[in-house]
Amino acid sequence: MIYTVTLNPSIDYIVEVEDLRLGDLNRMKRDLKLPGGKGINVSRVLNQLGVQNKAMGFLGGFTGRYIEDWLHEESISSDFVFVSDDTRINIKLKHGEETEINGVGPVIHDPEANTLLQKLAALNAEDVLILSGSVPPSLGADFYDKLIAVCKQSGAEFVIDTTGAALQKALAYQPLLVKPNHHELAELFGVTIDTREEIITYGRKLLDAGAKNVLVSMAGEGALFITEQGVYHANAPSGKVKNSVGAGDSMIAGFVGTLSLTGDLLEAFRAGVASGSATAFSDDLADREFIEQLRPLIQISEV
Ligand SMILES: Nc1ncnc2c1ncn2[C@@H]1O[C@H](COP(=O)(O)OP(=O)(O)O)[C@@H](O)[C@H]1O
Ligand SMILES: O=P(O)(O)OC[C@H]1O[C@](O)(COP(=O)(O)O)[C@@H](O)[C@@H]1O
Repeated sequence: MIYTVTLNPSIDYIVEVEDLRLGDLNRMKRDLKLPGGKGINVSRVLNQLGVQNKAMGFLGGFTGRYIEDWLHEESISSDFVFVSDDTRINIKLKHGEETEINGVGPVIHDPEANTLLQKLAALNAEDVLILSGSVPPSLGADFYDKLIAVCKQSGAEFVIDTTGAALQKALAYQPLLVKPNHHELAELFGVTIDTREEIITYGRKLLDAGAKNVLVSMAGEGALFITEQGVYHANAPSGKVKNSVGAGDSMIAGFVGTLSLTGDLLEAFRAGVASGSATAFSDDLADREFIEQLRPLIQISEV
């Protein structure tokens, strides 16, 4: 079974304005509220792909209930710890460009944090745990270390999609997959990255540090897949970008879901890119039909 953990879910409030004027009254052209947070997005796309999974993490208040109801409507199994503070609302402003303002997240108290750790102690070696997104500051910067320790004890595999020191520290525990985008990869090493060769050089360092598979996503430029077996590039199909929020999460869902169904790394890579692009070309996350439509358009070549 695949479990996703979202420590800091959100309602993504997507707001479109014609022309943003700071310091002035702006009227919305369109707005949309979606459940968000990286693991929740992964769960929703896994569900589209017909891959059974359970969404876990922390939810709170009216915003938390909104997300739980949405998942229930989509028949996604969930087991969140409820906290007293409200789940955050992240603003995704579309004004020709995409500007994001993400909230800090609720305060999580120690007993609530321990409840999540206890729930995860029931994992077993057949399971995959997907750890995604930022950590609410009240949990402490080492909370992913605690989750990874519980996961390792159970023999389950884990995937981690986060940034900075938390990602760096996780590598030694041999995650099944890490998926930085090329900006996050550069930030991790404190460098600027301009070429595909440089992405491969730094991506390999993640492999050397312990990751079993490394996906580096490059938005409209597709992605690089760096693994012991070789280095591969996949194109992103062309299309009209509607809302790229969640494209990276969709890629993780496509990859992990397809790997769990087929055991084939390159098919997993192809499905990951198709799922990411299908989300970028949709208002909400990708649906199954669109992912299947894009899948044959993804060409993979060995670099
Ligand atoms: N503009 C785009 N055109 C086509 N595909 C896209 C676009 N933006 C994202 N994607 C797809 O989604 C994947 C992940 O997107 P990316 O923006 O790199 O991740 P993240 O959301 O983590 O920053 C890309 O590898 C690509 O397949
Ligand atoms: O936990 P963080 O880093 O604040 O990110 C949360 C945000 O990331 C998202 O999951 C989207 O992530 P991606 O675009 O990287 O796939 C949003 O739904 C959410 O608002």
